[in-house]
Amino acid sequence: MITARQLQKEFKTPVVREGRFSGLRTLFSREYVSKEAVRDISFDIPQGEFVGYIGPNGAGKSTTIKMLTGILHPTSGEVLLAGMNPHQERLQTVRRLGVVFGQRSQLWWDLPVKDSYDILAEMYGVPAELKRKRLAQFAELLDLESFWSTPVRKLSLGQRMRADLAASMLHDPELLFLDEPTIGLDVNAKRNIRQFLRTINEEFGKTILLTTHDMDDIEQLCSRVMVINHGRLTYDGTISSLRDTIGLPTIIRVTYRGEFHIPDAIPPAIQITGVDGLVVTVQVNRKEWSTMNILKLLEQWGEIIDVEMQEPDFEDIIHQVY
Ligand SMILES: Nc1ncnc2c1ncn2[C@@H]1O[C@H](COP(=O)(O)OP(=O)(O)OP(=O)(O)O)[C@@H](O)[C@H]1O
Repeated sequence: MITARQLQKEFKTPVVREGRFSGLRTLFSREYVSKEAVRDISFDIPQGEFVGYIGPNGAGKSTTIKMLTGILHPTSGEVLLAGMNPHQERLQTVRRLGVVFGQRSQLWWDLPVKDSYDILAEMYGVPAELKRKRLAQFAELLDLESFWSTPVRKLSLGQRMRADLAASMLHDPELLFLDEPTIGLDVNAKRNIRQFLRTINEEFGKTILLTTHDMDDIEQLCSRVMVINHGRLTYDGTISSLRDTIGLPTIIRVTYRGEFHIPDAIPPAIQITGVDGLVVTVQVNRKEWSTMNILKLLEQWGEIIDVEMQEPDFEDIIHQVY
């Protein structure tokens, strides 16, 4: 559904001159510095997949999304959306994709929310009956009714995001590009937006590419995650195999019924980090030891009555990749 082949983007910016008339001299400068924002990125996203696209600030996420959606021309490489080139077949592709930029609204600032939907429906040629049906559905899923007639500039951030999401879906696109749709939202608003995204992915079969700095968004929504750093794709796979690849330790806490005995020689992959009464805490790298084998070993030390496992936090894992 989304194909990127050896995608590159190089930005050229004039060298900034110092001293007197620096602005004018910069304007007429012929010297440029180039910045490779995206380097040799390739991937395929099949229909119905929910993919997280993450990376530190300035990694190249927005530049990639802008190239995928046809806003920016790649320096080289190829993009295909549903088999079409978004730059050459502009009109056909925009009908099949929806875009939400969390930092910018696509709605008309001074108009009531419902008027923006009327304009968008006209632009995309959505018949009145379909528009009514879809808006009724979104109004229910995103609770739009309470601010239906409010001018966009007066909406809270959470309301604005809900209104923008509905706008991006009004022409029923198969593909959705979301750039930080939960930025600045409170816990409740984030939950609502995530629920909506889950519904449109699972029930409506929409393919979604999501960019976010919120790792909870990724963990709760995405089946696959792509990591970009310094313009290059450094990881592409499932969250669980990312956990395995990084191999941060899992913490296991066992409670023994009574007396237990820790032998002098224990495998180096297992570290005892605490003994508190009958509770023993160990840290283990599950890349090297399976949970079953660890538990078998701990059982040899005494009779276990309780086991608690704490997986490494996803934020910590991502921190390692960045
Ligand atoms: N129009 C532009 N002209 C020159 N350089 C640019 C332009 N747009 C982006 N860049 C540079 O390209 C690099 C990637 O920027 P991009 O906005 O894609 O990063 P990002 O991963 O989306 O970052 P963030 O998480 O901070 O939004 C950065 O170094 C940025 O300064």
